[in-house]
Amino acid sequence: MARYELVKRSVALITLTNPPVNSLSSAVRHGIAKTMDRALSDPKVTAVVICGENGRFCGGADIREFSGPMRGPPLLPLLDSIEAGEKPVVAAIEGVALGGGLELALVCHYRIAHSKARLGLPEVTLGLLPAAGGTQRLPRLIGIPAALELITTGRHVSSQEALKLGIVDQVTEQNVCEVAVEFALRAVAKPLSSRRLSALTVPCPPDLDALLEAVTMQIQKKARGMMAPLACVQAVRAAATMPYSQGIKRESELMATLFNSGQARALQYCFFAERTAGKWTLPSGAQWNDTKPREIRSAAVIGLGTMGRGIAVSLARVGISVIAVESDKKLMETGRQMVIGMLERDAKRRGVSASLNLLKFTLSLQNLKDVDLVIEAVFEDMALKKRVFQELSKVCRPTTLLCSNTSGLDVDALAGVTDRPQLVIGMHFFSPAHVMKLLEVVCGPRSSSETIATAMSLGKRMGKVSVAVGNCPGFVGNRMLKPYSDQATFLLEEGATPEQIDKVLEDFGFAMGVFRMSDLAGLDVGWRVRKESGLTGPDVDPKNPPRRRQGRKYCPIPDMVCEQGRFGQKTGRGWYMYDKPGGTNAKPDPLIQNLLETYRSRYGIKPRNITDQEIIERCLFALANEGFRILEDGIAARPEDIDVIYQFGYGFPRHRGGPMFYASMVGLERVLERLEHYHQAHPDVSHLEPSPLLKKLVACGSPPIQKWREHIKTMHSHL
Ligand SMILES: CCCCCC/C=C/CC(=O)SCCNC(=O)CCNC(=O)[C@H](O)C(C)(C)COP(=O)(O)OP(=O)(O)OC[C@H]1O[C@@H](n2cnc3c(N)ncnc32)[C@H](O)[C@@H]1OP(=O)(O)O
Repeated sequence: MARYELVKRSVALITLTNPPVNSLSSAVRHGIAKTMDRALSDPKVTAVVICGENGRFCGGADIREFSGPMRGPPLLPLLDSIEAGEKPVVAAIEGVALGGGLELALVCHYRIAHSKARLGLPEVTLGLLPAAGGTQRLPRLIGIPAALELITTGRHVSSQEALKLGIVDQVTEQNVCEVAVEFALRAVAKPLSSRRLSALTVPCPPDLDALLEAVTMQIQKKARGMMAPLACVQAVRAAATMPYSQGIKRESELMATLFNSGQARALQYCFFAERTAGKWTLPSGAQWNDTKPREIRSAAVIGLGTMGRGIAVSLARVGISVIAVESDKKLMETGRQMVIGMLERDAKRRGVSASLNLLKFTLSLQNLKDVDLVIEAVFEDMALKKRVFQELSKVCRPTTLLCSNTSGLDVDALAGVTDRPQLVIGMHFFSPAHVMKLLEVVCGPRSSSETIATAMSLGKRMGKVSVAVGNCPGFVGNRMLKPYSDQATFLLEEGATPEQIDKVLEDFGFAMGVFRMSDLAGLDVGWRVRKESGLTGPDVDPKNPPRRRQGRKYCPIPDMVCEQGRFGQKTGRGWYMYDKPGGTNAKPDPLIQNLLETYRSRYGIKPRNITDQEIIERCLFALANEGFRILEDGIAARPEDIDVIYQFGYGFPRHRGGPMFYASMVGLERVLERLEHYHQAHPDVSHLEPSPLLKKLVACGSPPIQKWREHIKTMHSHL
């Protein structure tokens, strides 16, 4: 786990060997301790170089070990002993030096980085802080303001930025180990005391309190409810105000609190969930690592509305040539201006030139003959989409993949009108598509494994977190949204207000409460879908009992809001009022209060006081309950996929893990008991009825989330 060689007769070269990222597992720590002892005690050795195998210095502590008992030598004393040694130690940083990896580099007396290396202390993103001296050494090296920024955000820096900040001593484009060995030989006779960071005094800014206060406020705004960034501020404060030995004690105390917190567990779960999500498998046995994706060089996007524009930008900025199609000249010109503007702004932000030459605009599908892939992003109307797919089937060469950006319609029905159902798949982007990181890849029963692999790989190329899901109304994300938002509107009937519900959900950590999110998305979209499915509008039988549709409880309040022309932010009025159409500053609207009061009195509903706990339980347990049904139905392969979808597509707080992880943290037994309780109170609300899988898991003793799959029958897998 750490290889030892003597090079140039007097330099001990220690290579960390723990693929893929040379994480500091107990065996690696043991290896470092052993090889360092050997180097320090061998009189032939005058200097040491530490590097990592396979072009990666070190990705930090082995995160998988955090869930088990601590084994092997603890990192902190090991690192302290390297720094205290009497022979110069040089870190040769290639690839990454992250977390414990950078802390290891910080105890080396010198640091040489390859020009392509990235460095950082990302522990905060895992709900932790750099607890092997990182919060004490980095401020001593680069000063409080810069260290505070890096430690509280977990941002990775390039080696060039690291050089500017003073984190590394030299950046090279050559073989970093060879450069480090030469550097080490030159360092042999030099004194080491000024190179031991723990012995330095911290350059303390005069306005320390004001700085810490400003950073704390920024964190409270941006990372609402998260413990780790605030603990990082406290640890850096300790570096500024205490001697090293006391600062280290404070760092360890803060780490102990974080380490055992649910937030750290959730964030570490998210780290692995995100990496698991790309690993799809089909019941046929085909899977992510044995199916080659097709290469995509050219694509077409049909429809230049908000979604189509974002998709076109996402494709062009990764070098794919795009033909964008609109149905009339005016719409095409508006779309052209918007796409060009978005690409130019994006390129400016990234410091690259905008790839405008990759874009073409047309009014005719006939121009799509030769593209590798088409993404249809027209209005959410099945008849219209079918017409487009029929036409594409005639126009495009037989090998062109046909994808739909539908947010919930039947992908197989679209496949059915083409001559190539195996090449049809859903690519459900989230708005705005060039910003949002989620992509649901919707696999129809006839989508081939090559088609799935190509859509997944294209998503990755566009920088998306892609999750393969099965084909059912709403797929995973929007299917689960229904019970969640239904509960919110039922709570309005019973006495809550939009702002009360939103506040509870935002305090829980959601980026936006359900009503603010609907105002942003536009209320008319859901209204049209409800009209089309006969839930509201002129087609509803007048004899239909009020507040019941299609045999279920129904809340018409969202329809009443739309009937008043209130479609959300774009009309300046929705669940809230805004300063102007397009405004974003949501204020409670007395007209909505009136509407709710009138509604309740019309139906004889006596408003009651609704607690925050009831809001959380009814909205979030209904959400997770639908997630259990989705797992049962084989629409998602594992709970991690659902959680990734909710974090990246719906603003679910990452430090809570996602709806399924949250349910597991609350305790499945408790979730079941509360759902039973609410279902008893609302027997006509079917999504409050506990799902069979939830009951089964509880009956099996509530296994940990990683084991749920063993209890799910894959017989009905839609993947
Ligand atoms: C009381 C305890 C005291 C402890 C004191 C010391 C504390 C130290 C804290 C830490 O060091 S926490 C860890 C900090 N490091 C990180 O957060 C880095 C995490 N990794 C990454 O960001 C990326 O993996 C990467 C290193 C930038 C590489 O990215 P790339 O896209 O190339 O590959 P991935 O697909 O992300 O990863 C490949 C593979 O490796 C697994 N992995 C990566 N890092 C770790 C790690 N630190 N520990 C364990 N496993 C890691 C990753 O899960 C992938 O494997 P999989 O099987 O495909 O999931």
